[in-house]
Amino acid sequence: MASRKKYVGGNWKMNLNKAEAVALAKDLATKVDDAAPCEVAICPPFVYLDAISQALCEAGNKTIKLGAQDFWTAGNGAYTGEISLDMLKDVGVSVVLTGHSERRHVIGETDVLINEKNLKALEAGMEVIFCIGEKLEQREAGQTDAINAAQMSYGLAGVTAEQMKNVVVAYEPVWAIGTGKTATPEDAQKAHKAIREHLTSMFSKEVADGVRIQYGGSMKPSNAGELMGQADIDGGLIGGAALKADDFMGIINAAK
Ligand SMILES: O=C[C@H](O)COP(=O)(O)O
Repeated sequence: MASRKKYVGGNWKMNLNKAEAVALAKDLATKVDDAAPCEVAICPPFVYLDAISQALCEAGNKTIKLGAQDFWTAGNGAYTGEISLDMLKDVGVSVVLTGHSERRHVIGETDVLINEKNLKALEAGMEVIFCIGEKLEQREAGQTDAINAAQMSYGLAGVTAEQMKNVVVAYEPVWAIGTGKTATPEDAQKAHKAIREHLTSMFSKEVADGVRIQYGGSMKPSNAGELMGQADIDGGLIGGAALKADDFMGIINAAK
């Protein structure tokens, strides 16, 4: 079996004020060191990225990658309200989230736009954490694997095998996000295994075996170890529990 370094990401969503966000980043920078058992990224709100980038630098951070929760696909220009990949790079961002269920189902992003975002971000040399996952009614209808497969087929269309080295897939069952309900480790593993099989059919076994597949949805220190202990669960994408340094560190430390 391929050996994949585990990867824990913190998606801060639209939370915290500036002082809280910078303090959390500084706190994490002192706690996450080169000996961290996994790769780590944090994705703060846009308006705090620059300050957090500076704070991480001042704290001597070498381990935590800075991520953005979204971006626009065009180069700089007349796109009122949007943020370009160049702007993100300029403030030290090297990771972007795409396809998050809140952007799919609350903001209304389509598979076509998500595919464009994946292609543009990869062309720009960003690492992409590409989120997929089924809604509750789809799960109850037995469609989990088909929904995940469709979201991958659309979202990763045109992505090359070489570019897949910069893609992390985050499986986030929508019904588990922010609800306190977590997929059982067995159910999550089943979905992750099917995701890897679909990646094999889209690319190759070699490519699929190298892709980290994070689980997201109410992951916390108390369930992280068992979830990440499954063969195809290579880390987590964390929402609520990423907002407190101790909880986030508990998850990082469970990624052995
Ligand atoms: O991006 C993170 C996920 O949506 C998980 O959020 P959560 O840990 O609050 O359930």
